[in-house]
Amino acid sequence: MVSKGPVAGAELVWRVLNDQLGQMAVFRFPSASFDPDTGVATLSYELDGPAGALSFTETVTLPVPSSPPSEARLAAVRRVLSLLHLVAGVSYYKAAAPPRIELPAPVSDAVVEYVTALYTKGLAEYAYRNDLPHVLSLVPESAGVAAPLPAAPELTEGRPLSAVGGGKDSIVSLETLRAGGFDPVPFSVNPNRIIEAVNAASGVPALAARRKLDPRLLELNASGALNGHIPVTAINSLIAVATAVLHGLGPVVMSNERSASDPNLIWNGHEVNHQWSKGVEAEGLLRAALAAHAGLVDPYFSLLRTLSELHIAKLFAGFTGYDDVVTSCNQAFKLRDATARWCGHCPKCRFVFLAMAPFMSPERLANIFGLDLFADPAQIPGYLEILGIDGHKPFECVGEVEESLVALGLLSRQPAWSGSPVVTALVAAVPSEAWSAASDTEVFTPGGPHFVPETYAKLLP
Ligand SMILES: CC(=O)N[C@H]1[C@@H](OP(=O)(O)OP(=O)(O)OC[C@H]2O[C@@H](n3ccc(=O)[nH]c3=O)[C@H](O)[C@@H]2O)O[C@H](CO)[C@@H](O)[C@@H]1O[C@H](C)C(=O)N[C@@H](C)C(=O)N[C@@H](CCC(=O)O)C(=O)O
Ligand SMILES: Nc1ncnc2c1ncn2[C@@H]1O[C@H](COP(=O)(O)OP(=O)(O)OP(=O)(O)O)[C@@H](O)[C@H]1O
Repeated sequence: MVSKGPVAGAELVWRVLNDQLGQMAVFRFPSASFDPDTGVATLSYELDGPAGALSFTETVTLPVPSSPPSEARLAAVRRVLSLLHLVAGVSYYKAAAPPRIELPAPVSDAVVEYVTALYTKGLAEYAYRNDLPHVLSLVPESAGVAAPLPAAPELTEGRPLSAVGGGKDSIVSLETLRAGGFDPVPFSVNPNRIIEAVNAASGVPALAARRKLDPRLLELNASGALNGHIPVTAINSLIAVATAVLHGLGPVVMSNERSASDPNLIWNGHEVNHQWSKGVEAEGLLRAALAAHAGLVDPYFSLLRTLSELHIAKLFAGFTGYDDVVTSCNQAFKLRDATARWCGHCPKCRFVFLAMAPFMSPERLANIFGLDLFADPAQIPGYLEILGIDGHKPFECVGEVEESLVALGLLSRQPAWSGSPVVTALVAAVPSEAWSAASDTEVFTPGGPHFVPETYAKLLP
């Protein structure tokens, strides 16, 4: 009989080694609670199967507002957190990938649609890398259909909450909101020293929430359980929305660019997009779920949705106060063994360096990165991938091939950059027909579907 209580490391290893996780049949959401006095939301999960269950508990601590929320506002916060409960389950589901997911309570069609997309499209990279095709077709079992709530526009009418990830995108949003007189409140989940440095550079007092994963998950990882990429932006987004509603703030403003909606590849007939929960489809489904489940009106949108990564990099170059702190490298955001800032040898570092270079001097960019990637021929193979010449688009938050080609074209015409070893080699490697497919106009013209409200849309070029 498998214990459900605290499990010693050795027994856990035994379980995994005996493939108990491989026998898991269903993933459940036993309970969720929120204590407004402490701000602590407690979210529980369960993997269950013939060889016994494994339970997990995650805690999310929201910043407590100086004055208590109204009953209506607190009820809305609880509704948002019940949606977060479903969404944050991806971290624990992925340890075993059982064929069934049982939702805990009746929810609206919009919530079922969002959660289904999150566990299939949001986990597509995880499924691809672990060869788990059944994940692409998961159908969460609803416990009945709930009617959508009436709209409550008053719940999202305050100052915008600007999500800060420490990278160039969210800095552009924060500064654009400030310049437009929107008086944004910066917000981060588990802010590390990079995010704290960005907030310090902005000079704007920020709000923060804390997430604590169940340590049992890390033990399972260490013992060889299934693991992989998750749609973490969905989790951060819902924590941000809950914080905004709790504090009487306005919409959550994200900084997800146009290319976040584009897939990396097709597998088993399904799109695999590393950034699915940053894409416009995910944004629309989440907005619809928040409207139906909590009555929220325009609670969440990406201000930069119509812009390319290259356009955002060009806008970032106009803000010089963040050079010593901006960091987009994911290696810097690990819970353990994080790098100080830019690792300098991952697809995101390579792409961001390429995207910023056309709008900065080599000296300024080398100061931001701490090194000149274009002086190192070892970077060439990685750049050939980003330029679409080798392999598929990396599983990282990088722009489209067209954007990279346009950036390289700009550099080839700039004396400050054109003579660098990497730029010279890359220009020579790009097939002549590829250049014609790269349109500067297209890359620098805002476009595509978005959810930016009229009052905010005037902020952008
Ligand atoms: C920072 C990072 O890239 N982490 C990914 C990495 O995790 P690793 O094991 O190297 O270290 P930790 O990040 O410390 O995580 C330890 C384990 O904890 C689990 N976990 C962590 C956070 C969470 O929210 N849920 C979790 O289950 C996980 O099992 C970790 O192993 O590799 C992992 C395995 O592939 C990834 O799961 C970690 O991804 C993090 C959740 C993360 O923060 N990733 C972002 C950098 C990320 O992927 N950003 C995307 C956004 C995509 C989206 O649609 O939201 C992007 O930059 O485009
Ligand atoms: N820890 C976090 N807390 C709250 N929001 C976050 C956090 N990390 C990222 N985000 C937000 O999630 C979205 C995607 O994150 P991402 O890392 O791609 O953006 P970024 O760090 O702002 O910029 P860059 O793309 O240059 O890294 C952005 O809107 C970002 O603001």
